[in-house]
Amino acid sequence: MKILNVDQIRALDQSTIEHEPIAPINLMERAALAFVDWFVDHFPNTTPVKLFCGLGNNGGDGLAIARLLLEREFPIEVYVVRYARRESDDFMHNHRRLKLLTENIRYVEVAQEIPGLRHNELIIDAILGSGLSRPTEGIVKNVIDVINRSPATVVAVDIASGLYVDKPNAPSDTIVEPDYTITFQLPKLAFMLPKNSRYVGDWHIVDIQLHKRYIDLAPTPYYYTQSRDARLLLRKRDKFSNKGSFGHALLMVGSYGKMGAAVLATKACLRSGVGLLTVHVPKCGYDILQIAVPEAMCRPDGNPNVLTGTPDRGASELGSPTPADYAVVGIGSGIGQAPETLDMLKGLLKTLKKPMVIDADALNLLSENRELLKQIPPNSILTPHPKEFERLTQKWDNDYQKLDILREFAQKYRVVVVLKGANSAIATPDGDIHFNSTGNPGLSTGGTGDVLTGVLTALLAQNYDSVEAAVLGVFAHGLAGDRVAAKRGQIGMVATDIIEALRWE
Ligand SMILES: NC(=O)C1=CN([C@@H]2O[C@H](COP(=O)(O)OP(=O)(O)OC[C@H]3O[C@@H](n4cnc5c(N)ncnc54)[C@H](O)[C@@H]3O)[C@@H](O)[C@H]2O)[C@@H](O)CC1
Ligand SMILES: [K+]
Repeated sequence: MKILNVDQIRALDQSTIEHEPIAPINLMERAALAFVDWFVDHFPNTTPVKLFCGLGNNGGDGLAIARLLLEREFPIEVYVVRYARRESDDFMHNHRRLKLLTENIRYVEVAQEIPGLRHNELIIDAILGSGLSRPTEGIVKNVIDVINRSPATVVAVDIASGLYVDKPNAPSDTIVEPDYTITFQLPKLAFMLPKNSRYVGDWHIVDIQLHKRYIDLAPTPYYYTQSRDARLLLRKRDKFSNKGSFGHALLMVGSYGKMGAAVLATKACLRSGVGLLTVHVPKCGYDILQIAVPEAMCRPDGNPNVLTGTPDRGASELGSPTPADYAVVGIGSGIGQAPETLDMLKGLLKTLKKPMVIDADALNLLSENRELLKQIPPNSILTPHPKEFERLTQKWDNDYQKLDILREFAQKYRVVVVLKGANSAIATPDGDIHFNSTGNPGLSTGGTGDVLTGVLTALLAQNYDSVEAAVLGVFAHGLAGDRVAAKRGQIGMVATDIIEALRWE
């Protein structure tokens, strides 16, 4: 699903009006109805509602919503925040219609006119929407402060008042902090960014049938991966396939004391459809890996504790191929940062041409030796968490700048970067960014990153293109986390649960 910028959202509105065609006031009615459909599904009509609206079209939506909720017998009070002298045409139209139903419309121009808010009430925020053009001030700011201090449940129409759709707010800005945001048609870029989470709450999209062709043709670097997008990427297995059809992957993982990371990556790789898997571990990890994961072949390193890349003598007599002979190499989970391991990484980067998966300590080694970055095989997938990415690049002032740094890095080195976190952001060598929709805070626990490395390595081995592998793998990994959360909750979740919950059909 695409994420459009604020100018495109406005143009999409116009395009719908012209091409459907539909009168603007009827489009507003459709938006209000979609909001109300969601609302009545979630709250009983015995709940007292206080609705705050502004004077533009977000306020117009609010007035239409108020009328529709009155018709559904919600006890509702409407407060028009009169911050200016001019109302939009559709606001005026809905104002006249609402007045026919109720006299209960109040105007708030000064702080004394702001009503008290109680915990058992619902607040609907329709003060400002995507038309926000400057920080909130005066009476708007006063009302927002009261809403944010109140214990009531807050539902924002389209976007929280005071939050920009696609550009950074100043830390001093006053913005509604809703429990829910019900947004029209498309997700907004602001919703994807970690620092905005309190200005978004639990958000849902409602379909208001805006012009599909406009959306299809609109250029954008931003995408949001939902279940149907992921399903389109997933390939079915051919009836006549064999284990050779799904690639032979090599994982280079583990060190003394960190063999758990190696086992997790290995198991996840096997649970993600790889044909064959060889795991290169330091000699101390040989028994551990062979016992923990009998499905994997094991190539012990000559070094007892860390990876050097040189197979143990016995293993080399097996005639094992070199890393370049495998369909893909996944490296990083639990490898530590020993000088020998750095030398191994340098050697790999010199010889490997196919995309690799690079994670954890392999990324930390790269950030200590940035001159190696340009040697990463094109279309490799890097999976840093924000701290690792900061070490690879620089500090950022806000989440929008972080996205710019992310995009520039992926383009410069021609790699796919999975920046992990809520709504993991996947940057492609072409400059696109795909935000993931699955996952939950239960995933913030040791080992889940190793699981992702295994998943991505398996997908590359099966010949998925790197962007597809990253988008699909991150989605499936998060979805597995959501399954675990539904079954046993977020807090008790461990990485092994994620592996067990992976599903590919
Ligand atoms: N664009 C679309 O696709 C649709 C938009 N609709 C609604 O229309 C909204 C956008 O409406 P508008 O463009 O009228 O904009 P708003 O209702 O967000 O804002 C109204 C006006 O307030 C002024 N303003 C901006 N920042 C302000 C501030 N900080 N303090 C005081 N005044 C400020 C601006 O002049 C702006 O035009 C959407 O959020 C949505 O609720 C829906 O009705 C249907 C579809
Ligand atoms: K709003």
